Amino acid sequence: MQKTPSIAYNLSGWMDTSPEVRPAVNDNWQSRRELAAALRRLNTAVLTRDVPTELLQSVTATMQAEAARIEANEVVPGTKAQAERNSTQHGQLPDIFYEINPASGQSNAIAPPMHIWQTDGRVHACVTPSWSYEGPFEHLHGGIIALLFDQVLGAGQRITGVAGRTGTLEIRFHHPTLLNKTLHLVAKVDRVVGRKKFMVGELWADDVRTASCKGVFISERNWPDAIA
Ligand SMILES: CCCCCCCC/C=C\CCCCCCCC(=O)SCCNC(=O)CCNC(=O)[C@H](O)C(C)(C)COP(=O)(O)OP(=O)(O)OC[C@H]1O[C@@H](n2cnc3c(N)ncnc32)[C@H](O)[C@@H]1OP(=O)(O)O
Repeated sequence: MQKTPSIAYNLSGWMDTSPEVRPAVNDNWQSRRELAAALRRLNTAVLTRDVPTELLQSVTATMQAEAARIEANEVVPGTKAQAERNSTQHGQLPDIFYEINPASGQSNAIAPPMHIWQTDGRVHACVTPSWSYEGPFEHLHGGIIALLFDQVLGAGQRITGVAGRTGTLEIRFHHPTLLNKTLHLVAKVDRVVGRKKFMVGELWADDVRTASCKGVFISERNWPDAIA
């Protein structure tokens, strides 16, 4: 028996076709973007400043109170629940994916955020990871590189017309990747075999290819509508 999704899983329009970040769909999402940017700034500042203990304690008290003010509102957890609300405030599924994904979500403070767009049968992305993403001294954490590749290759699957979950990611780290520098990623479909989409991608810092990735993405057996 086929699953019957209660929401439209058509993600067309999810991905940009230009290097410009699109405007937020409404004031609520614009405000979420601004709050996420402030949270990123705070996190990076705390990690990179010699802060007196009293100031840390004071800011913690303020932030706990602010978190409680947000938590006092109705709970709508995750992309699926938000899309099912189908409200003007939350927007449609593509808008929600765009805003809250942990790699590229403009409104997710965890996201660096990376910007992704599709053109000429390839997916491109740019991102400027801050000190918050440090792994080895002054360089980007390898797990964050894996996150970026998963998202870019995962987004690139939509070129095939159907999405799927990550089965395998194989990353080769060629050179250390500097922080606080605009990085570029590019990905394309290598081949499609049955439900398997074989994707390839590269991470570039200026003219140095610092990492490359091969990924296998597998679409579900009985999905009624192509999720693309
Ligand atoms: C359809 C839903 C899509 C939702 C998302 C759409 C949103 C798109 C929107 C916006 C873009 C956002 C981009 C997001 C990017 C991030 C994506 C992630 O992070 S996903 C989370 C991490 N991944 C998991 O949690 C998977 C966990 N694993 C599984 O669920 C299964 O193991 C799965 C689906 C990977 C395979 O399960 P089976 O039951 O369908 O596979 P079998 O029928 O056994 O095999 C089919 C073929 O695939 C090969 N295969 C199976 N598993 C493989 C694997 N892990 N790696 C490589 N090949 C595998 C097999 O050998 C077989 O090949 P042969 O047909 O015989 O040639």
